[in-house]
Amino acid sequence: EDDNVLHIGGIFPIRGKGGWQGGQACEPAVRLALEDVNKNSILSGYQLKLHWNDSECDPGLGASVMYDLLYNKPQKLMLLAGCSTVCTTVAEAAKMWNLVVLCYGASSPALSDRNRFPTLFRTHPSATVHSPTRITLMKKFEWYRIAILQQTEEVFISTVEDIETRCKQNGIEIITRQSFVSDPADAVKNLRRQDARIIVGLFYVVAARKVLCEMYKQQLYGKAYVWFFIGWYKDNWFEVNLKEEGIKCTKKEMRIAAEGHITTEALMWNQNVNQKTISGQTSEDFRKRLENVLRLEGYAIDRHRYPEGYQEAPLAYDAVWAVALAFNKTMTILEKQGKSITSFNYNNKEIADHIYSAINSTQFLGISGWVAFSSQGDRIALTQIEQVINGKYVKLGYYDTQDDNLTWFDKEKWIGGKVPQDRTVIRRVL
Ligand SMILES: CC1(C)CO[C@@H](CC(=O)O)CN1
Repeated sequence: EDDNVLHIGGIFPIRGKGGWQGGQACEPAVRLALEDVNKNSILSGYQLKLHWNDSECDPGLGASVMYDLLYNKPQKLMLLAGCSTVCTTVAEAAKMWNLVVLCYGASSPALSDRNRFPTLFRTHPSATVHSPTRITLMKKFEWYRIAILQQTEEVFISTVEDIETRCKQNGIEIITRQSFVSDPADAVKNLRRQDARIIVGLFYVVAARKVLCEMYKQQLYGKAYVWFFIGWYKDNWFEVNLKEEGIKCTKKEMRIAAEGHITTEALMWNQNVNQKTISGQTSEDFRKRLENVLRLEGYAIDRHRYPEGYQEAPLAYDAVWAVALAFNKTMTILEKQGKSITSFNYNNKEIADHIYSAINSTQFLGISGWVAFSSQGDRIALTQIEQVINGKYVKLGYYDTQDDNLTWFDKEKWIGGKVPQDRTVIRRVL
């Protein structure tokens, strides 16, 4: 084995359809991080080298990529992976090889389970990171009677369970929970029947367009309603692909239905764009470097044809820095004991435990903001709240779950000129 090189494995979703092909931008971001880590000799004399292959966001293919990486030399010290389904499979198996798995693109709440995934860490926040933000907004506007509309996908099912728990803890009543597989018409009708006014919508973007058109047709929009949508759809999501997806509403109708809705999303780019991060570059510097690399790969960035994973690229970049910092910590500790990290092998639990506890306590300012992990390996992240005002997303504020702090810009606009009520208010005529 070539000395002075620490080898890691990587599994990226590049080709294929279905799921998330975010490896398209995340693998180039990892390349930039390796360049920076090795240039800054973070690993005092050692170089970090990545061996990777494409999972297509398919768990079976991801498993075979993992086996290839493990059964072929050189030996790897840990694994990077993306896509919730692939991370579930890889993280569940990797513990048998005493390997830490760091997921840069996995949002499923199911992954926050130390029993099933004892060596999993994520720089990508869990989808449950939205829940405290939504609850905080409901309390701010005194909405204590809400409804939920969700697509029946695992990530949304476990997210709803988290919302239900938090609603109970905060005295917020969920009057109905409607779900649909692909056609939301009946579910939307049931919302109207139950006089739902404040609705949390959990679905992928193709289903979101169907819901929006149903809302228009059944008039579940406008001044009496507040819809919470997920914030990581593209900004103009409600005006595109209408014909291709058989949406029976015009652009104008979709805009009318979309007006005023609120979104929550985890922040993946450090908002202080001129703040120098641990690598010495700002998130703006990183954006420019990444876009140059992506142009060289043939993506038409200037015509806003970004590859999948562009949004999550900082999470992949920061994952490599987390690994490098953790390895550096581990090497320092082992050297004091006259041992070396290169004596790690898949059966050596002792060194694996050092790597685990090093990453567990790693914290730093990355391109994606402050990077730190919870006891379940989850990314601790800020969320951003936006509202569609005159057809465009406007930033309403940020929320920090750690210290329950809401930064609010007082920019919200209500179609009826006042905060919508969470129920029909019967005026008593005296
Ligand atoms: C915000 C999003 C799009 C959520 O899904 C993640 C992929 C996954 O969880 O499989 C990637 N980032």
